[in-house]
Amino acid sequence: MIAYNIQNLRKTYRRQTRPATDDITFQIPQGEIFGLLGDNGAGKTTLVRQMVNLLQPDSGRIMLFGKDIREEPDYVSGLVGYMPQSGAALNRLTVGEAVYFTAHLRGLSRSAARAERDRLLEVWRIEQVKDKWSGQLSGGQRRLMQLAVAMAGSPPVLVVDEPTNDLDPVNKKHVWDVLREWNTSYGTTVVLITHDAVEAEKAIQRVAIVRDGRFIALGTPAELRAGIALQVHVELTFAPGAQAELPAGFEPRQVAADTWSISIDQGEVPPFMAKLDYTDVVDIRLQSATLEDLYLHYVS
Ligand SMILES: Nc1ncnc2c1ncn2[C@@H]1O[C@H](COP(=O)(O)OP(=O)(O)OP(=O)(O)O)[C@@H](O)[C@H]1O
Repeated sequence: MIAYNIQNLRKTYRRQTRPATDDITFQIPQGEIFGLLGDNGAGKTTLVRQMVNLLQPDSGRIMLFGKDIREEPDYVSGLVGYMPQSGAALNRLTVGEAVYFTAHLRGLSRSAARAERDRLLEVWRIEQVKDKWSGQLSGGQRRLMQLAVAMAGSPPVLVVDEPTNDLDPVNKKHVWDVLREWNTSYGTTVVLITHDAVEAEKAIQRVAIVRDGRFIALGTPAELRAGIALQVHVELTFAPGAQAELPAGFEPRQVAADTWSISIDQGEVPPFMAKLDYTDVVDIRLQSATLEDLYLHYVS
């Protein structure tokens, strides 16, 4: 089943000459974690705001589970939990109320909505701010509350705009873990925007790289990697204090006291390994291009 089927989407803001989304066509199957990467101003937020029916395209069509999202005003809000990049809309509610009312509006009975609220505050570890006004939260607590609100009532689709912004490293990791867990346990389709390519790689199944309102690459990280000759990173760790003996003709970078990193073309890996003196080598790590390398390749 296709969750989103998007055809020829175009949007130019008023008084702008360049389109913010420029003839975008793609599909997202149900149950996929789909990532949008791109530089600032590329058009990612414009695209997802159209996908959640908060912004009207100039032309093109957005089908959600086979139905045009413009046909019924409440169609998207019943199926999609949206977390905007920023938003003050919930300021007049407490954290608990925001989650409870959203769950109730998405069809849960009062008692089920109360249970859902308690479950989500626990998932996002924000039980201690349940009775605070959302306008009084720290940036990170606010982000966690917004995630809880987006997930209230377990909508089949989540659209989250920079979910890890404002979060400390522990909570950042927690966000990726929860999104993956939701996707695995409930088959939730997740569409996310992120600048956190290193962490996103662990969760994202397919990615689009956006530039100037267009997709300049679309596929699984493995497919994108196969399309370009990117380098392999070889990391070598030597015994403490040992003299690092590296084959001539390569340009190693020292990344820690006894650790050196070399970036080489894939074809050069076997000759490099053959020439290497292993006497003092205690660890070798090979890593193919990361999502971040791919992103940098495409946008630069
Ligand atoms: N309300 C608006 N009116 C006019 N132009 C806008 C408006 N919102 C966005 N834009 C422009 O549209 C383009 C795309 O913006 P958008 O917010 O979609 O980018 P983005 O990829 O989400 O960027 P970021 O990573 O910085 O959040 C930018 O050039 C931006 O200046």
